[in-house]
Amino acid sequence: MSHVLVVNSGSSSIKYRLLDMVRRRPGASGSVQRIGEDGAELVHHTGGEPLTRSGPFPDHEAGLRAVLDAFAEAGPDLAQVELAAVGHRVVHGGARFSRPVVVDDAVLDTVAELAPLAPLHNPANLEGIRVGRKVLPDVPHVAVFDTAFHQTLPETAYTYAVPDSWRAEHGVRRYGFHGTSCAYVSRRAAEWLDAEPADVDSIVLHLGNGASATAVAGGRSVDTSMGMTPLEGLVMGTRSGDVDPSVPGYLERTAGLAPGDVDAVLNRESGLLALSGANDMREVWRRADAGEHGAQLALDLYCHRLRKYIGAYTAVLGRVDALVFTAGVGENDARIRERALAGLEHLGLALDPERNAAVASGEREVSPEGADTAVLVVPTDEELEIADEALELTTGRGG
Ligand SMILES: Nc1ncnc2c1ncn2[C@@H]1O[C@H](COP(=O)(O)OP(=O)(O)O)[C@@H](O)[C@H]1O
Ligand SMILES: CC(=O)OP(=O)(O)O
Ligand SMILES: [Mg+2]
Repeated sequence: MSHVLVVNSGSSSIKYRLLDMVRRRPGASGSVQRIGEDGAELVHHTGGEPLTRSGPFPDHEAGLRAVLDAFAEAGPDLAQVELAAVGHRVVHGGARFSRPVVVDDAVLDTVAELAPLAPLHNPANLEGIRVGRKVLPDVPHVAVFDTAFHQTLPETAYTYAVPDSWRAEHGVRRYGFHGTSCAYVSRRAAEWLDAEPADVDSIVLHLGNGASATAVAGGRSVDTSMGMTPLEGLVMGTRSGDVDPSVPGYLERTAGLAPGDVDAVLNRESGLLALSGANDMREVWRRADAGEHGAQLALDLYCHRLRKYIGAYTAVLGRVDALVFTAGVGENDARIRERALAGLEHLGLALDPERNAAVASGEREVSPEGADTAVLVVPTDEELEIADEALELTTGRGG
């Protein structure tokens, strides 16, 4: 039982990776993009020339069956690799799940009940699990939750100051997301510092399509910017992050917008997209460099919000051993890192301009030698973390 297949099912894509947990390397990986749309495509990497297949892939089931066909055709042969588990990323696990679980019908029902709290994510995650169990029925399927790592939040960090009935009857509280990534990169940061996770306090900035900041004290999440849903906090690709909670009600009363519409706009048509016309950070930079004011404002706001959360979490932690940048923007965008830390020298935060600007892909330190707070770039690996957790749950053996 040496392999784990990890499935990250999004609204219109399936990303997957088969991991050899003994040699700790990917046996194959790939994605099916634009499921249900024209131009749907599967790309399957095994090390050599990738296998590509064009759709149509009308739904996730067709997509996942095409993935199995790709394994059969280009290898590795799933029948031969002794699959210990299939690990699935599930974004919202509510207060029910503080650890990964083997999926059964009751788990599926709970994930479905939580779907309104992660409307961009849970419905697709659920679909991935349903289809996965159908096409690979003899393997345990494990759900690994983005929220689980944040179940250590203290009551003061997870409570909103709202009536008891909302909290008790409707589960209104902060849950936090990107926990699988945070768990992985904060542990790697401790290793980088040659210390035990229990002895390290860090701030993790996960800057991808969704973006979040998390304060990690001694390996445990103690505050995080995303809230009851993955909408609160930082400015994101299409999500607003923090806005005055009165804005939706105001727009419903004065602009005649329906409640669901406001929510959809804040999730799907806000953030960088609303300000600059693009949600991809590389495109936002292109527009800003061409002199577009909206894109310049988007970048300013993005970095201003980051600086506010860094300041807040420095106050929460008291001492910060490491500030960690991760995910697509955090790992690759030196200019965002520079702007996010500009003016924070008095907090012990500084960058070494050469280290920061160096084009590199692995784990690295971008602060000057001997800085009070080590500023690190740690590429996240949610799939490896999911595989480790799934393997541990199903065989009692970590990777
Ligand atoms: N070289 C780069 N420079 C700046 N931004 C980048 C770079 N590469 C990727 N990104 C940005 O990373 C974001 C996607 O991050 P990623 O972690 O892949 O997201 P997710 O896993 O949430 O889909 C996009 O905004 C993309 O523009
Ligand atoms: C929870 C979340 O925002 O995830 P992602 O960044 O993958 O959208
Ligand atoms: Mg991501």
